[in-house]
Parts: sequence; C-alpha cells; structure tokens
Amino acid sequence: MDKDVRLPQDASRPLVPKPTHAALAQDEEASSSSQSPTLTHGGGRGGHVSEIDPSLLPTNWPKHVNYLVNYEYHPTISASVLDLVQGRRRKLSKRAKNHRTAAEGGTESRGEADNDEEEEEDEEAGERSELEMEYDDIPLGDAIPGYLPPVSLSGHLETVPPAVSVSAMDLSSSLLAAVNLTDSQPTIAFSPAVIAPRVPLLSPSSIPDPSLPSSATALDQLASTALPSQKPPPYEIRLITGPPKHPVLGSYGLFATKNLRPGLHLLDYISLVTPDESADPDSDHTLYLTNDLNLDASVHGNHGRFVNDFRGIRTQTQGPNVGWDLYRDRRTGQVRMGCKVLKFIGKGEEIVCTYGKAYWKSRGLAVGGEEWEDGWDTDLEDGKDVFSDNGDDDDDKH
Ligand SMILES: C[S@@+](CC[C@H](N)C(=O)[O-])C[C@H]1O[C@@H](n2cnc3c(N)ncnc32)[C@H](O)[C@@H]1O
Repeated sequence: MDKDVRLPQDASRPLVPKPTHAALAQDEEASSSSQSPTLTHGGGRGGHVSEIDPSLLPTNWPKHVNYLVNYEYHPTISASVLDLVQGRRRKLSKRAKNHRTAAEGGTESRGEADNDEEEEEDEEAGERSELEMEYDDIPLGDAIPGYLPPVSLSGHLETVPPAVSVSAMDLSSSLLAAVNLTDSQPTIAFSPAVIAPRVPLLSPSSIPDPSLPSSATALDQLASTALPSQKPPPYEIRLITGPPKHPVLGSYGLFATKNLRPGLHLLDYISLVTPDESADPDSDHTLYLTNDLNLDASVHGNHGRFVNDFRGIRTQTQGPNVGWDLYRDRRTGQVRMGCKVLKFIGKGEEIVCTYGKAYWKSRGLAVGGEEWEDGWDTDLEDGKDVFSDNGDDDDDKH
C-alpha cells in the first residue's frame, strides 16, 4: 500500500524558522548596502521579459499589493512522485520495445505473453496507473521540495521600484511575477506571460455558480484559458450540501475528481503576498509565508483557497489528506506554496488540510466539543508539527 506522505507544515505556524538575530543583522547590512532588488528573467517557458511595462498592469490592482508568488495554475510534479512517473515511463518504453521486437521477427505468442504480463501489472497498479498516465505528459523534474532561507524580507519590500510594486495573479497566464527568495538578495522575476491576454482575476465574486455543470463554471473557463493543452485539474470546487453534520454546509470545498495518490503535488496556493502591516486580520484565506509576509487569497486566489480544515469532515485518525508546504521550482528557482497529497484520496472525496488550532482559537471558534477534540492538536501545542513523527522539519526533503 502507499505510504502516507508527511509534510512539516500547517497553516497556523511559521513555515520557516524565525531568523536568528545574527541572520537579521546580516540581512539588514546586505539590504542597506545593496541596490533595489534585481529584475531577473523569468527563465521558464517561452522566452524572457526582463522589465515589466506598468501599462500592462490592470488599473484596479490593490495598491498595497507587493508581490505575487505561486504563479502557475496547473499542477506540476514534485520530486517525490518523480520516480513513480519515471517508473511508468520505463514500463511504457519496455512495452514499446517488446512490440518492436515482436514486429521484427519475434513470435507473436511471445509478444502476447509480454502483453499479458504487463496487463496484469497494470491491474495490480489499479486505478493509480491511470493517474500516472494522466501526468505522463507533464515535464519531469520541474518542482522540487525546498525551503525558504531564514531571511527577513521586510527591508527589501520598501526598496522595490514602483513599477513592480504592484502585482497580481492572472490565471490566463502560466506565469506572472514571483519573488525569488532563493538568493541571499531576493529578486523579482517576470515572465513573458505578463503580456498574455488577460481574463478576469478569480475573486470571491467569481465563485462558480453551483447550479451550473462544473464544466461551465468560471473557474473551468479560466483553467482552460490558462493552459489550452492542459487536461482539467483533478479537483473541482463544489458547494457543500451534505452530509448534514458537515461543518461548512452551504459553503464551498475542494473535491477530488480522480483518485489522487500520496505525494502528488496537487496545486499551488496562488494569492497576493501581503506584508503584516497591510494584512487583513479577519481574512479567512491567509497562509503564513514568512515572519513578515502572508499569502492572502481573500481577494485573489485559486482553488487553494477552497481547501477546508479536516475537523468535523474526517476523523482524527483519518486526519487531513493534504498539506501545504513551500517548495522550490527547479526551472526558475522560485519558491511556491504547494499542496501535496498526504494520504490516498478517492475520486469524489473532499480535499482537506489542517489550519491548526491557533487558526480556530484566533477566531474564537470552538476547539473543544464533540467534533473539536483538543487532543487533535496536541502535537501543535507541544511545538511539534502535526504531520511529523519526530518534529523534524526535514522529513519530506529529498
Ligand atoms: C480557506 S476558507 C475555506 C473555503 C470556504 N469554505 C469557502 O467557501 O470560501 C476558510 C474558512 O472556511 C470555513 N471552514 C473551513 N473548514 C472548516 C471546518 N472544518 N469547520 C468549520 N468551518 C470551516 C471557516 O469559515 C474558515 O474560516
């Protein structure tokens, strides 16, 4: 059986270690002696744009917005599923080779035997092989798990040139702009997709009308505009109408439209990056990014903003079936917040994470009671993380 994947983070606590005083001092020194953050080339697909043309930016973008990270709309494959997909590829190429051998004079019965053997293997792999096939055409090695270096960005936020201090996501493109936190001096990268035709940003008002078939929702339209050649993502937003005990009845959630295997990188949390001072404390859609920065999807976000907390939806033993974690895109070096499947998710199941007890406490919501066992969060209270057996943040590193 598949082994559950364990991730070190939840939405309620820092995703990176707090910087030490020494690191902060070093950082400040670097900041005061350096120029404004460098504009770098996108480095990804389809050419380069090194500078952004402010006239291309929508006029209605909120002025407090600083940067965008997590810019890709489609799922990419993380290193943890690389072997799985490569295994599938090897199998396919073996099959092709067998067919060739048979065609070049091997006996038909031998070819048939090979096929039978392989079909059996396929049956063993069950529906999972369908999923692997599904992802075979996605470039490999594009995403690897990674962590932000423990640096504070607050000094750099103010030094961003005005032309790039406003940014937002655009689901019509696969890439817009991203903070590159992989260097000691953070940089901002822009892609050619900045100049791609625009469609409306996904906002709460564009939440799909549940009375429409899902293929006709605004989100699906956005998805197909974003990457025409891309297959639909293996999840969809649904209005929650049951079971009666579901804690978010009448609200929305994210549901699997295919079986999803542990380790799969499902999607990124696309949102606006907001510094603490302009963060909305009442936002229900904020993930912690660094000591000073938040990912807030209350105004602009993608499917990630619809992932509910597992409490009251799954049992304590079942736990969350996905987790959020930072990873670094190998192609661009950029850091994104990815959602990774922790446990096998069957087609039609709700995709849920843990927000952490602190999230609920800060909202004065019940964290006790029948469905809100305090014990569920004991690990968090102990300073350990909920997914890790030993509190070691390196658990999921590759
Ligand atoms: C990130 S949103 C999740 C998506 C939300 N259902 C929607 O339709 O926008 C977070 C909010 O959803 C609600 N929520 C999510 N999981 C919940 C749970 N297990 N129990 C109660 N409320 C939940 C809470 O209001 C929470 O502040």
